[in-house]
Amino acid sequence: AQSHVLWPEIDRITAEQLHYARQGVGEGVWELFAEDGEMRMYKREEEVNGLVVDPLKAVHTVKGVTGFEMCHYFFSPDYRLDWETTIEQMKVLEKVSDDTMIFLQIHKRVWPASQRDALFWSHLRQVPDSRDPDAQNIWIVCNHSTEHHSAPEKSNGKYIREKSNGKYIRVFLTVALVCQTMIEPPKNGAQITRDDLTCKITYCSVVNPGGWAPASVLRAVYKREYPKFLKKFTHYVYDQCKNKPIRF
Ligand SMILES: O=S(=O)(CCO)c1ccc(-c2ccc(C3CCCC3)c([C@@H]3C[C@@H]3c3ccccn3)c2)cc1
Repeated sequence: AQSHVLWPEIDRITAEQLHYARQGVGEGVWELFAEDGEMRMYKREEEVNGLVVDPLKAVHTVKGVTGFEMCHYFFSPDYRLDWETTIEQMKVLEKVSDDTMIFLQIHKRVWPASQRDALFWSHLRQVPDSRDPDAQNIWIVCNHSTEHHSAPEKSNGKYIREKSNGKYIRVFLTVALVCQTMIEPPKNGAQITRDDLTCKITYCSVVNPGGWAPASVLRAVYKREYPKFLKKFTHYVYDQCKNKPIRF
């Protein structure tokens, strides 16, 4: 992927998102708005040009899967429709490399807002941990909005296009899923099993709705959809992996 025109941006945004994901939620600005077992979801209330863009940060711990497995199922287009219940269509516009793709997703309409689509590059990468050089166990998937010749977003200068080629308001998003595998080595030197694995997840998301929608509606959608999404996704990955050999 190093040769692709997007590579410098992919490299920069992925590094930025890794740093951002590692920042704690301790500093007062984050508001805890949902808890479910080990999952904690935080948000900041922010508006850009009167549009709600509330940044989200979720932390979660899932036993029995590795960070690679969690990121693999999040990145791969083959499984997305199994766990993403809010998209109507998904298309890979370009396969940049084995670890980088460009997606176009049409999201289900959220009444009374107009229907949205999302066009973004998605990049999967293993991250050497600067603090712990032999921790080869951190993986990240970063999704970030981009342009693409086969899905022009502009017509008459706005972000609205005619229904014929999909009249959707285009959201602008930056998302990062950072997963670290923790291994509790079995006492008796036995082989590692899934019972010895824990995956520590940090999910960060900023979605700009791209066009006006009532703040109250968007905040209700965010509050409802994010916990549902992360819970469904993590349970899906656990179920997909539980009877398969471990992949680090
Ligand atoms: O993590 S991902 O990369 C996984 C790949 O799909 C991703 C997650 C979420 C979105 C997303 C796109 C549109 C919208 C809204 C904006 C106005 C009307 C629709 C939302 C709002 C936040 C709420 C939401 C949260 C989670 C899931 C779906 N809905 C989210 C896109 C990508």
